[in-house]
Amino acid sequence: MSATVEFARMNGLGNKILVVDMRGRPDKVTPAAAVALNADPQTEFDQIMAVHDPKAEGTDAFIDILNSDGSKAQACGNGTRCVVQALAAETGRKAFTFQTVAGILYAVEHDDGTISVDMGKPVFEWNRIPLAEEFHDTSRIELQLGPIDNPVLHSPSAMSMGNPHAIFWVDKDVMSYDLARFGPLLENHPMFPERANITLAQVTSPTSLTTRTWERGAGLTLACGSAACSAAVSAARTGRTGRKVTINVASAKPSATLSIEWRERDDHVIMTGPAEWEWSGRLDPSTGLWSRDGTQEVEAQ
Ligand SMILES: N[C@@H](CCC[C@H](N)C(=O)O)C(=O)O
Repeated sequence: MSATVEFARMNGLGNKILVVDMRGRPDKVTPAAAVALNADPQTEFDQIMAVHDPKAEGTDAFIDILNSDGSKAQACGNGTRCVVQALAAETGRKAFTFQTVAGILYAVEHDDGTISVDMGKPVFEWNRIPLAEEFHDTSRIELQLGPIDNPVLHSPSAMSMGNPHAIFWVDKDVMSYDLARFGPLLENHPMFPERANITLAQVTSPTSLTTRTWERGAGLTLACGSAACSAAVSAARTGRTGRKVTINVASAKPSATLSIEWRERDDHVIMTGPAEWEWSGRLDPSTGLWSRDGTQEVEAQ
């Protein structure tokens, strides 16, 4: 078995993704390799999407998702679109079925190059998000940041989109908040026993939202697909918007949008947006040593 595998450096709205081809081999991308790859400015990433041979009948691949701190994630919307684009380019196919630890995902590449992923059903039960405290209604939980009589942020909507999310509703520009400072406090708040992805969301019309996310295990990112889905669902659930919205991901460069529909007929959340290939190379999934296609050198870490 070769020590190295192919990988592609890609992005979904600026969310930095490494798609690693682990098909045909039993090993995994190790947390140590993830941390080493993220330490190098050329390969730093938000998520690794490790594409493995399928484990379940009727699926095309099993996807293992790692955050840049080496921890595992159960869902990654932007990364899933990147995997679709990579496999569509390789096979000429348009539709794929993937398995992750959170379940089965269906995805399709459209003729205009955008990709839709069926992210499954949202989960609202407090112990399945999970939260540390029982809440009958998780659309507005008791949690606040700042002075008790004048909190900076309060009463987020909590849910799971396969992974845990807290959505804080704000009236001001989401970029005006110091998310880099309080993101870590909220991600690791005792309310979230498995930590959480923290999103600021501003409703800009009955059909649009602007979001900015501090990701569990990855920090401030330019975009987060599962957070966009969670913001859309939470906005509809709390009567702020309808079930079909455009998400303007404030920090994405250039500013770009995702379309999210929380389908009435089956409760599934459908996310549609772009994916972009940047460059390809090879890496060692146990150490993170890597080389870029067209060069012979293995980069030192
Ligand atoms: N960027 C992703 C979400 C990544 C997973 C997250 N950090 C977690 O640990 O749950 C997306 O596009 O959904």
